Amino acid sequence: MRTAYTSDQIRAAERALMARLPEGTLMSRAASGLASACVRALARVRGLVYGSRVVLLIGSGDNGGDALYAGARLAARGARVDAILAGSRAHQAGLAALRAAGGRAAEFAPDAARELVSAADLVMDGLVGIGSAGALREPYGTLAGLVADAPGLVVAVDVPSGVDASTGRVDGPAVRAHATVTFGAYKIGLLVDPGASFCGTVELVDIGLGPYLPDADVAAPTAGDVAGLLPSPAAESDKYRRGVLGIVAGSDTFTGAAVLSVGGAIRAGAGMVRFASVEESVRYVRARWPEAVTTVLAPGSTGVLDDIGRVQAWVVGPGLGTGSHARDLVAEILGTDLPVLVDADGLTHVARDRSLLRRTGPTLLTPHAGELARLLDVPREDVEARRIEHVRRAAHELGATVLLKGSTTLVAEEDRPVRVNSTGTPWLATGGTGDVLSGIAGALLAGGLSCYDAASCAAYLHGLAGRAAAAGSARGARPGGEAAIAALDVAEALPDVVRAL
Ligand SMILES: NC(=O)C1=CN([C@@H]2O[C@H](COP(=O)(O)OP(=O)(O)OC[C@H]3O[C@@H](n4cnc5c(N)ncnc54)[C@H](OP(=O)(O)O)[C@@H]3O)[C@@H](O)[C@H]2O)[C@@H](O)CC1
Ligand SMILES: Nc1ncnc2c1ncn2[C@@H]1O[C@H](COP(=O)(O)OP(=O)(O)O)[C@@H](O)[C@H]1O
Ligand SMILES: [K+]
Repeated sequence: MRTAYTSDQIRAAERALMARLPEGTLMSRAASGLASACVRALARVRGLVYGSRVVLLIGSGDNGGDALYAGARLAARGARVDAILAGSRAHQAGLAALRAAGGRAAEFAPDAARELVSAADLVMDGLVGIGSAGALREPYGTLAGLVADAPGLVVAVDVPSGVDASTGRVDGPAVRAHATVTFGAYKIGLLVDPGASFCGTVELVDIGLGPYLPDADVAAPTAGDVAGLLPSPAAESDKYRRGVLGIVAGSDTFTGAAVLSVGGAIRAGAGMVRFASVEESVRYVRARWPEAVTTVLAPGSTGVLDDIGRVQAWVVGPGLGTGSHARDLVAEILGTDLPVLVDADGLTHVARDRSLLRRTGPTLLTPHAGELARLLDVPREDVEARRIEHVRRAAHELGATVLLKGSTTLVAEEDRPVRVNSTGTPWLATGGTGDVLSGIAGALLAGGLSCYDAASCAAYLHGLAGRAAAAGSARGARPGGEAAIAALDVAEALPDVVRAL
């Protein structure tokens, strides 16, 4: 599990560690790790450090200090290093170290800064780190703008300036980095969008903070975590013991969502899928997934539970419609004490009548930002700007496990760390991939995982399967070697992804 922390939590840990170490030790560890990362990056793009042009953007705090010391190390290896001093002051010892190593420094001036940045092989962003508050002030905002057009590599020091380290919120201009070298521990804002999308690859430099960190409020499962949680059949398994998933989805108008949800469940390893819907949807599901056992519901009828047979968990909602028949079906399923995943139209019914969620069994809700906004009755933009806050609030207010879909997917449950998933790819932004996700998570629920684990594992596998489908291989693609996918491709890619875990 990769754990992540707020700025305050990091600061408290740093204070405790610093009290035991000679002054300057932590900054020296940070700068050394930062310089090594820059050396590796320059070696990759230029072949050598000697003679490369490095520009340091320096703010008034210790974030600038890290960059100045790292710049001094690069200057000592023959790089041509220029620091742009953008703050009201600069870290004096760091500045002296840079000058002593042959680097240069000058106050910010717009034309000179533009010229330096446009000629740099590498730009180091040491404007602000965890000490940042609010939107970037000038001239930092202008510098972030110049960096957007920089032809060279952009390496953010600790956090891309403009990204709120504790939440991932971005209010105004921010530095868009190819790589972020972060110290001591991951900050939450590096894992959660929109902040995460500004980081590029994130490299963690160990400065010895580990023993001083508190329990994390945010964590990102790794491949090993997911592999350890996934149910796998044993010698004495049969289809019932592996977990039977009931899916109530689709309508006369929306038949595709049902096919996709059932596909996700079958490819994710449900022992059996029992599918109930109106005739039109059943016809499409039967044609595409003969493995599913289907039940036709007469228009307007409920009583699914009497007809369909025993299941260990339910998925209800994809393509179900928003009319009264659909509402009755959602109510009937939520009336059981089994684990229930509610998605798509099912969420509309729950948003209209929250009392549906007063139940004894566990509930997993899987909204995207718009659906969560309706569940909480807040503007969608608020959810998108402060995703962690809203997903936590939803879990608390609705008494359910909540999986918030998006470019990073979050899973929240009361009194547990929010789980973050970033395995996905923008290629997943295509109609129907969410329906596949509902089937995957449903299969894992039926297989015995808790809502929290089923949701986190499903998001992880779904993201990887999206990548594999876009790349045409579970081993990934060469840069630029990806292509558009259809939602069902994601389901089809699942077995390869699980094999490669
Ligand atoms: N502590 C440790 O052990 C270690 C810490 N380390 C490093 O220290 C970093 C934290 O350093 P920090 O505390 O000095 O804060 P930091 O982020 O550099 O800047 C804060 C200053 O910026 C300003 N400012 C604030 N908001 C602004 C805005 N919106 N727009 C513009 N300016 C703004 C404001 O100053 P002002 O200009 O207002 O006087 C404020 O004082 C951390 O990220 C890591 O890199 C490592 O060396 C490892 C060991
Ligand atoms: N930019 C993106 N990067 C990664 N994953 C994404 C991105 N956009 C969407 N996704 C994923 O694709 C899926 C879309 O689901 P959803 O919005 O419910 O679509 P639909 O209703 O069409 O099925 C979610 O799992 C979401 O996390
Ligand atoms: K920074």
